[in-house]
Amino acid sequence: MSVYTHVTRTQLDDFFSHYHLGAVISYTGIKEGMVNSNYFVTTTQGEFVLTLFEDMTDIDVDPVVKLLRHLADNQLCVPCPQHDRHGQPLKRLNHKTALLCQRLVGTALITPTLEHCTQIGLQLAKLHTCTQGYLFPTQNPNNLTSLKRLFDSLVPQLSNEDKNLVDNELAFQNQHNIAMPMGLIHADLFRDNVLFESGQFSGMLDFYSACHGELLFDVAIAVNDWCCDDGVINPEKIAALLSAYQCKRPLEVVEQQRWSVMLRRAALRFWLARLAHQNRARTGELVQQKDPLAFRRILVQHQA
Ligand SMILES: Nc1ncnc2c1ncn2[C@@H]1O[C@H](COP(=O)(O)OP(=O)(O)OP(=O)(O)O)[C@@H](O)[C@H]1O
Ligand SMILES: N[C@@H](CCO)C(=O)O
Repeated sequence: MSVYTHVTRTQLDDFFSHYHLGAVISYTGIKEGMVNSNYFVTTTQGEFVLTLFEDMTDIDVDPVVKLLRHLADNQLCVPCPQHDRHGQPLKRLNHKTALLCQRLVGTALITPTLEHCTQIGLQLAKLHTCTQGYLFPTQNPNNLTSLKRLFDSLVPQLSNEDKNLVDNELAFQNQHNIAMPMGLIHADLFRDNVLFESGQFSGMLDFYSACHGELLFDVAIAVNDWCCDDGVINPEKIAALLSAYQCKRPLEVVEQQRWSVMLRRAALRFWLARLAHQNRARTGELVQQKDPLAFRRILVQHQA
């Protein structure tokens, strides 16, 4: 997260008066993340995370709230949405849709080990298996048509070399675009969306990109972030994550055949998305940008 929307102490006191969660003791903006504004809030009854959605409306967030409940019911460590005195999870604050969740223990890792990658493979497989048959209303917005559209919007700022690279990659992706096993995907399982406490997985966060999509795309997104050391792919970590994943959900033959295609697609998606995010740079108190070129380098390694 970042903090784009400022919340005053008075606003927060008023906001919490609509819940049975105690009185606010302190609060602080969270600098991690890029999309929404987030605050840690300590009250007399516990620790919470307040999210103000910068672009999403109640209609967009509501399915995520329901999903979080489903996952919590299935023993996944995810933040539990809190309800106000009338049983409503979503409220308005500073003209934004606002959600309060319980704060989970643990911190995000900067340098994951093989063991951490193993745990991520297992947790991702748990997510995919416990949502089999779960109907999530949003289709994956990052299909090849939207990637092409995004690319077209970025063309003016790309070098000829990068234009060719993306053009060729899109052509490659189109040639290998066949039906794959689908389901609920997190779609953003980066290191900063997972917590570990004393070496053990303690929480999966940020389901705001969740959608119905190709399960293998989700695995590829996670691998590109968890299994690269300073931008260099670590095959041992990939093997650890994949083998743990397959203990719970073995890949189908069609997925095994398309593995490198998906790794490339996931890298392309985040390279382009980070470029677009830079263009839309908003002002705020704590604003985080991530390096688009990191994913260009990952894409080129997967192509080799
Ligand atoms: N329930 C929670 N418990 C503990 N920490 C949390 C919780 N929710 C969020 N955080 C912290 O806030 C950070 C940012 O949250 P999140 O990733 O949801 O924000 P975002 O703006 O949607 O980010 P992104 O750019 O990844 O989409 C996390 O990395 C984590 O450190
Ligand atoms: N996790 C994404 C940002 C949110 O989609 C990235 O690192 O580019």
